Amino acid sequence: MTTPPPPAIQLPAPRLSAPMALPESFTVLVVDDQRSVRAALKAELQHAGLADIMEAGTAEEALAQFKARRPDLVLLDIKLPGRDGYWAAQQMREAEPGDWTPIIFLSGLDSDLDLWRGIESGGDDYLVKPVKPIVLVAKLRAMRRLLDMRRRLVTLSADLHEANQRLNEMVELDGLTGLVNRRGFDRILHSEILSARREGQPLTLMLCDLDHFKPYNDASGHLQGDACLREIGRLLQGVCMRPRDVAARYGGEEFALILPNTPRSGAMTFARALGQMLKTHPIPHPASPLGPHLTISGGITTCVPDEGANAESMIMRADQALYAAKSQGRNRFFSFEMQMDTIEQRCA
Ligand SMILES: Nc1nc2c(ncn2[C@@H]2O[C@H](COP(=O)(O)OP(=O)(O)OP(=O)(O)O)[C@@H](O)[C@H]2O)c(=O)[nH]1
Repeated sequence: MTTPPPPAIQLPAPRLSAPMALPESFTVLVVDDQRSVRAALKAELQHAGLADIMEAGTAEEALAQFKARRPDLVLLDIKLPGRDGYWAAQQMREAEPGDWTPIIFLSGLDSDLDLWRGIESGGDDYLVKPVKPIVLVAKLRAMRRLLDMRRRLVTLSADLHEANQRLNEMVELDGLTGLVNRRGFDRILHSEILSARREGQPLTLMLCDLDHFKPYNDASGHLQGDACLREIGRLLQGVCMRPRDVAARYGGEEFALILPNTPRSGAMTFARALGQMLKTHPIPHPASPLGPHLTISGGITTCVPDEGANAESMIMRADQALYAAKSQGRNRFFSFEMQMDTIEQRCA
């Protein structure tokens, strides 16, 4: 003769006063193979103010409902036909990585080992049937409080993450031109060298320097000099067509372009485009010995980075090419690798 399962709720059930009520929007999944037990639990939960109560009679059904509707809390029996409650709790935990739904076991099994297994399988509390309604609702309220606290923490940490990202972006932007600053340039160049090495793709670095900018400042004033730097920043940003191309303000009147997947020929095309850009958007230079408009000199280096390549070596090569462009008359781009092949972009 099998013993009948204990009732879910201890009778007579003391009714709860209003302050113990749970919010209507709180959804509970009740899992028990006995329809009468589910009905008794449902009645108590409804009396405590809950409107949305889901039910399941097997572990599989419980898991399917859990995945489909994600209740706020699960009341879970252990002895179920087929898979048991321990299995259901484990599966529910696996179904919500990084998230947490309180699971309370509600079982007729009352040994310490059963409780231990319940907690080990992912349960948060363990109540032995028959349970007093007041205890059941108090436990639900405690879990609800924890759940609210956790949700607030999750929201707070998402807000913090977003604020941090914004801060990081701001820290890497140049205040005058809005381009990436030196700090951002260093980080991006380092990461693009690693990508280019991994992908076996050519990476081009271009250092650009405005010609005779000191006389420009002296003749037009520092504020006009700032406006000129902003305009150059805007034009450089404009020639960076591909999403991974980066224009940065490297320092004072020096700019840098990081051009991933760009071979030497592409780098030269880019240099020509820069020269063209300054012809179609000429910036008057009142004191340049080279002509009536502002000109730029540039040093280019292109390589498929090997193990020995790093940011310093690339900057050094681009800088060396820039120095050569400057010393051989300015208003031109030199490629370090092409051994002083020049692209002249003289103003007519
Ligand atoms: N307006 C303004 N000027 C700046 C800024 N940063 C650097 N400069 C100026 O840029 C000028 C750079 O001068 P130099 O390094 O002598 O070079 P240059 O006159 O351009 O001559 P070359 O580079 O040899 O062609 C200096 O006068 C700096 O004051 C800035 O943020 N705003």
